[in-house]
Amino acid sequence: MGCVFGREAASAASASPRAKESKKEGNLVNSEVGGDGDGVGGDGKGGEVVEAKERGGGGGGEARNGKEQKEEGNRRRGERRRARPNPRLSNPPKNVHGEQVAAGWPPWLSAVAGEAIKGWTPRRADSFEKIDKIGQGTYSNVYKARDSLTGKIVALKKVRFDNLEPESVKFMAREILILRRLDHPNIVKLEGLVTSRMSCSLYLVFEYMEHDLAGLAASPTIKFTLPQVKCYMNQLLSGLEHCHGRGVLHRDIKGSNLLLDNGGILKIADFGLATFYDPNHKHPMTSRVVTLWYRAPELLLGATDYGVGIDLWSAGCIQAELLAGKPIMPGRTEVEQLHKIFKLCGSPSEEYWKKSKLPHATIFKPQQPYKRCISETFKDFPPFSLPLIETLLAIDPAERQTATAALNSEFFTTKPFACEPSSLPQYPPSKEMDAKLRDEEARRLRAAGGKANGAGAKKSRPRDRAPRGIPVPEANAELQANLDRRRLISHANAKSKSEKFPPPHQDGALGFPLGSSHHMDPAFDPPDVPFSTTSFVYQKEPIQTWSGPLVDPPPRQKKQSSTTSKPSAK
Ligand SMILES: Nc1ncnc2c1ncn2[C@@H]1O[C@H](COP(=O)(O)OP(=O)(O)OP(=O)(O)O)[C@@H](O)[C@H]1O
Repeated sequence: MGCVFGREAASAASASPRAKESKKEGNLVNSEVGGDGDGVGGDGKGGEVVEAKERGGGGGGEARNGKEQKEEGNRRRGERRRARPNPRLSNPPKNVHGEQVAAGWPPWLSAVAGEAIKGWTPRRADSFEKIDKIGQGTYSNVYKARDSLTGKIVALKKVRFDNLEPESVKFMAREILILRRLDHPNIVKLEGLVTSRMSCSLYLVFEYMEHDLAGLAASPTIKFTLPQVKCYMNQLLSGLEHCHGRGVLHRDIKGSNLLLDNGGILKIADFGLATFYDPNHKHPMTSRVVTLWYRAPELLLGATDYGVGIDLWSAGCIQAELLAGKPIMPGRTEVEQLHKIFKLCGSPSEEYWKKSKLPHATIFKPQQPYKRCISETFKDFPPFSLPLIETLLAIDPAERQTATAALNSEFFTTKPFACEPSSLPQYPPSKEMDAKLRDEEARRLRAAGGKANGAGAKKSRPRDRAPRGIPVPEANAELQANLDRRRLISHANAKSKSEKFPPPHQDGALGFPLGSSHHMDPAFDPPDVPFSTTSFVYQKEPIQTWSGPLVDPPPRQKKQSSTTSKPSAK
């Protein structure tokens, strides 16, 4: 995989054969940013890293993390001291750093993420014309833009940094490295990077995708057919098969990270939480990953030696969600999430409690075991969907199958078969963000109507409040980590004004702390919504989103740039 822009960096790195690089990447397994030997400017002895740390007042590996991850960071730092750093995983030597800067990379990026940018040349911001803001992540804003050189429409993901704090740069570097390792039709392709020597910001350039699965699923007018569900699941599992085969765990599979183009092609996106792993050389990883509704039980129970099963659990949640018409386990806290899992999938067997030795087992083990009731709950699901859901939602990850086995299951080999992606209907652009905006607007209108009509206004029942596809903010993966990162993010990007980048985004508050209580009360039984109905309250009126120039747009677009933004925290 290379840079589509065709210009290889005039660095020594570019001279290295790609095979050599892949071999090197093969050594990046088990990396967590801030961990040992992550190859993302980790703990190599390169002077650049030291220099960057001194400059940025560098935090430790736990800068992004909450207390739990801090402890993990301490543990791993201890291990790091024992382990001899692998020189092949260090940042490029000083001469390569110099060459990368000469090729147009900013020094702060080359210093910390030399490996991630190796062999590439940055694109200039003024070679893109920003069209619209299309998405907002925890640490990024995503824009639709036109590549002025090719005319192609692309998605620009602007990563927010705090004063170029090395830890947050390393996060982004890991995402880039992983994206460069992957090359599959069902995985979003990183086409290049936009920055410049004097810039303090970085944009990741992706092929543009019109929809995401959460947005489509939340649309009141869209009802998926069985061949369509099979088609999406087939593509999701094929993408996961590729990731897992390349030693990558995604760790945040959910509808809003499954992008769809107008040809019905599904691509896994957002590798911000992904990590390299090697099942033969297990290494502790953080359990604070995956958005709550899609988080596997072993993660909620504190596992740090998990594997591909965590992505397959999320895939099982998505399969059931697509067939049920709404999320199947929308927990609000970790405790509630685990309780929902136990109620549906049964609590772990005695044998599993014993063998797994999960850190939170003692506090979360229910006094009375819960019986598994997937088949009863989803009795109306089409034939052969249940056996696959049963295995993907196995409590014991060892019983969860691989993506390859799932692809060979009867769900896919029996009629009606998955349809061809190209035969799928063409939908108007829909993103999770659009659904959120529709939801917000609907709420605003209801509130306005309520005021106007006084007590006569109809109150929506909780069940009417769009139960699907839109994870509550506090359900976001690595919430504490993301909050920490947000705190780290200042307005350093303002320095890039000369490049006419959009103004730094005003971040809203993200939500509430996760799982303040870790005690599972067996008497606590949160109200569940039956799986038979789907009700949405989204308004269909188009809602204007913020639009402004990345470079000065032609006059017809200047009009749009006066509209105001309506951010929605993810
Ligand atoms: N290639 C793309 N084409 C179109 N839209 C995209 C593309 N990539 C991302 N988006 C939109 O932007 C949103 C945010 O992107 P992404 O999930 O990568 O950001 P993030 O900051 O990593 O988010 P998170 O908070 O989930 O970690 C997505 O949900 C999607 O709607």
